[in-house]
Amino acid sequence: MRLRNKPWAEEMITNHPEVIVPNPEDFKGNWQVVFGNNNPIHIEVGTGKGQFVTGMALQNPDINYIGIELYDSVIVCALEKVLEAKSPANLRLLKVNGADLNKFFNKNDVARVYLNFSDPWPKTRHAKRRLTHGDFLKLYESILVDNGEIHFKTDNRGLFEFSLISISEYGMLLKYVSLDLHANMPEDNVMTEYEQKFSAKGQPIYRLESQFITKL
Ligand SMILES: C[S@@+](CC[C@H](N)C(=O)[O-])C[C@H]1O[C@@H](n2cnc3c(N)ncnc32)[C@H](O)[C@@H]1O
Repeated sequence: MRLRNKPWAEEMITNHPEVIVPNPEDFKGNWQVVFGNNNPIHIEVGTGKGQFVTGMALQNPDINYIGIELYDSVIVCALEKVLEAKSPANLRLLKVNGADLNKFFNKNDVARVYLNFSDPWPKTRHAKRRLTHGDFLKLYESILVDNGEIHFKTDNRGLFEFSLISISEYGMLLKYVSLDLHANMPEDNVMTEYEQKFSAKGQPIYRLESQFITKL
């Protein structure tokens, strides 16, 4: 993601607390207060410019979505998208680091984690930064419901191979794997910005769904 300095971003973020939750730690274990219902919560870590999470919220009004993005200059683009979509009631954004998820969510707060076109961190010494590294899987498990799921899409073959091994070593169940999602596009697939860009270049899109297995 190319980052442009946007000095106005911080002000725009603070001006929209109805979309970008200002103190997310206040709602740990209590997100139903934010959404006004008990519907399941699906989060996307590394939301980028927000096309996926906004599209999903419009497509599935009975699910609550939270898009999580680290950078001001990127999350403002997601904010603009959410405002264009007339701020769906089932959608919020958090400007936080995905590595801190357990500051904002308790066990059982989240039903599904989406990871879309996560930064690949190709150098071996940076493997721990990959959002499908075992340390991150442990973090997701600590906020997910029992048998919660991770859905992952990427154009990066190396990251996909790493993720398959990481998920398998963690003892998760693989429920779905595609090495070319667009060859047989599911009707309900919502494209991300990166997915549009890479598929337009003819690159295959890899996708998997995996599930934590309750340890007895
Ligand atoms: C390659 S972009 C993909 C964006 C979007 N998901 C898509 O598919 O178009 C990865 C995004 O993840 C964000 N990101 C990376 N690490 C993150 C972290 N630890 N917490 C939150 N966001 C993160 C980056 O800032 C960037 O916007």
